[in-house]
Amino acid sequence: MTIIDITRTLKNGMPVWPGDTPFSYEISSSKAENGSANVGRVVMSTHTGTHVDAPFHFDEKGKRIEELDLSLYIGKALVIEIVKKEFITVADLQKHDLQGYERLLFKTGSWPDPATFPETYTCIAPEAASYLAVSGVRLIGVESPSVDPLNSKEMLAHHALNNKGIHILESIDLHEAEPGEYELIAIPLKVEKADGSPVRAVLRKE
Ligand SMILES: Nc1ccccc1C(=O)C[C@H](N)C(=O)O
Ligand SMILES: [Zn+2]
Ligand SMILES: [Zn+2]
Repeated sequence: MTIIDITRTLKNGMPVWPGDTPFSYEISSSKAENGSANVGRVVMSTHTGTHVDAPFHFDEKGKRIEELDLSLYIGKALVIEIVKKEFITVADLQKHDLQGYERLLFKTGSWPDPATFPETYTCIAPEAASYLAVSGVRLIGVESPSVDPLNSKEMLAHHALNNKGIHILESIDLHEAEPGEYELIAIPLKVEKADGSPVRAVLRKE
């Protein structure tokens, strides 16, 4: 059994969405000081590193993170490669056999340098949402920091996907994963009412 870690490393100084909370991990009380244990403190945005969006992120009435069905985040997944695209369209999807896959991960190579936030990245065309839904997809995962462009206020792909019941996993790192079938495990933290959550995302292969 091989495990491929598709999670970005959370570390001080890592790139975050422009203007968002910087990531910080520090020891808030050390064993040297308190005589018993090192205790850390993490300060971060819910959208830093590899994370899932709750629909509440972009929809005031949307589901919160602890309300999401965990079965979305555990199970058979297909990795497909689509490179050098501004938007992934229906035509791109039609080149692949998606039948039988509730989870679909896009290997786009669109965030190659983990140390810098990408200026451009591959997004999902809003029109692709219905095609994905008809194919039976319930979760998509992208290497990009978002399924919509950086400057998007309307977040059209987020809404189109949500309207079709498709959930979103962002900022995965598939550089070690060849296209093909895997088991995905990427479970959000149980944070009450949250709009998103970091996950530890892995692919398992027999
Ligand atoms: N931090 C933000 C601040 C303002 C607007 C968007 C973000 C995002 O993080 C976008 C995100 N990763 C997304 O789910 O598309
Ligand atoms: Zn997000
Ligand atoms: Zn998002």
